[in-house]
Amino acid sequence: MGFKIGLLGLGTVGIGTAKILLSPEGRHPLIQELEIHRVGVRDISKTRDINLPSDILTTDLEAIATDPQIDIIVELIGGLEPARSLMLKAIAHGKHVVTANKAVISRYGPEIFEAANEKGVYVMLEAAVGGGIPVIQPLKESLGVSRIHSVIGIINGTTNYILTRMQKEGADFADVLADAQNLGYAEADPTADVDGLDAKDKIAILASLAFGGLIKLEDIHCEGIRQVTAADIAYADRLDFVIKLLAIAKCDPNNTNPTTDELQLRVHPTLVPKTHPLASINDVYNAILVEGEPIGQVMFFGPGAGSGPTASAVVSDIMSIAAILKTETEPIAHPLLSCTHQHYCETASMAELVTRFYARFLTKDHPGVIGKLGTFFGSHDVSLESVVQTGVHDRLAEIVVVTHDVKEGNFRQALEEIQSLDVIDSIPSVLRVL
Ligand SMILES: NC(=O)C1=CN([C@@H]2O[C@H](COP(=O)(O)OP(=O)(O)OC[C@H]3O[C@@H](n4cnc5c(N)ncnc54)[C@H](OP(=O)(O)O)[C@@H]3O)[C@@H](O)[C@H]2O)C=CC1
Ligand SMILES: N[C@@H](CC=O)C(=O)O
Ligand code: NA
Repeated sequence: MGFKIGLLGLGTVGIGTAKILLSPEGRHPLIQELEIHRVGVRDISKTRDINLPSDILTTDLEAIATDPQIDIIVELIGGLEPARSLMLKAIAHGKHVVTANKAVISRYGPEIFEAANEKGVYVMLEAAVGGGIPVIQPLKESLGVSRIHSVIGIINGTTNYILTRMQKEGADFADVLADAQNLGYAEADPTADVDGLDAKDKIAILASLAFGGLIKLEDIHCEGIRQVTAADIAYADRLDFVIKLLAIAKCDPNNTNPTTDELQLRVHPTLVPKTHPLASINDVYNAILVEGEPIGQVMFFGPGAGSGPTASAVVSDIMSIAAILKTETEPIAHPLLSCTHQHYCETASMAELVTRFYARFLTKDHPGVIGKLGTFFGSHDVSLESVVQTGVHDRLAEIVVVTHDVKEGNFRQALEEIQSLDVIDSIPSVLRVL
């Protein structure tokens, strides 16, 4: 018995998926039982890097989502609508859904999973986070044994590619972004990548799985990489750090029930010590470091975007569903594959966060400026780990400060007072340090 696939979207990931399905040799034997039944696109006349019989292509995506012959709908069109409605329609017609769409799942996950649970079908999303890296399934299965304390990831390939090339070549942000788009890494609208929104969607999904509750996107603090300059990358390098866009979900490891405690949820460019395992993750690669009890640290590493790797995750989900369809006669929710979270996780305010900071100041070149910075920081309980004055440019001194662990609220108050001092010209960058 074969399984019929309705593919929605034949772009970067859709083409990669179709290519795997069309060449099953040497892969898992189940793949031979998967058949592309129909493919939905926006423009049938487009030239594509794949040969499919032209009569299976259509622009009527709803007809695919409701086609009684189709077992599994694979949503690879991206964006919120019509992707969400098509998934819901497919579920209502008793079809399983595989998607790479983190934007829809992070916003409408509760609605979609509730509908799927009611209908006894699966919604699988391995490709939505970490591209080809198996991380969703391990979090649902093997890591479910551990109490997870933190998930820290480099989970946007485009920004990691940009930051790596800025670091290695001193390259210009705009040129590197154009390359990432040409390579098929970036979203249709790359602001989602650059402003951290794609990573925010993904950490919402990872946190929900790791901490066993629903996550509201608005609870996640998010900063992108637009404000990261070549100067900061160079200073970080001198101080033995690299700058990475990190997505972080953490609970207090002393609490044994992370589902009811406050979580830290944040995405921001971060100075990462060069000795940290995440510091060496470069280019389009992603990595997710998971820490828990009793597992300790586990790191998942691999290609976080791109046609083939992402398609590999899509097909692995199709295979998991096909395996269940082959062995189960009744549609019952497999407890390790379905999602049944009910409550929303609580999040801690950023003011309460305890972290180290890096800040770069442009000041008048007067004696005693460093002393003044020390005094204002000190009066807010902010102690300094290092202070470097690197020289004078345009009659302004550049001073870089790294703090010890401090409360973010205290640090921000000190900065506000420092900013109003006569000797301060500007504070061009403030970044957190891992
Ligand atoms: N690219 C990557 O590396 C990764 C992407 N993803 C996710 O995978 C999904 C797909 O991304 P990607 O392949 O890059 O996207 P593309 O833009 O390359 O492809 C989108 C495809 O969907 C079709 N499409 C879009 N909107 C419609 C519509 N309204 N009606 C009919 N067809 C439509 C397009 O048709 P046409 O070709 O005719 O224009 C195209 O074939 C997204 O959710 C993305 O976030 C996840 C991980 C990595
Ligand atoms: N635009 C995303 C694609 C994968 O999710 C990225 O750059 O990581
Ligand atoms: Na993945």
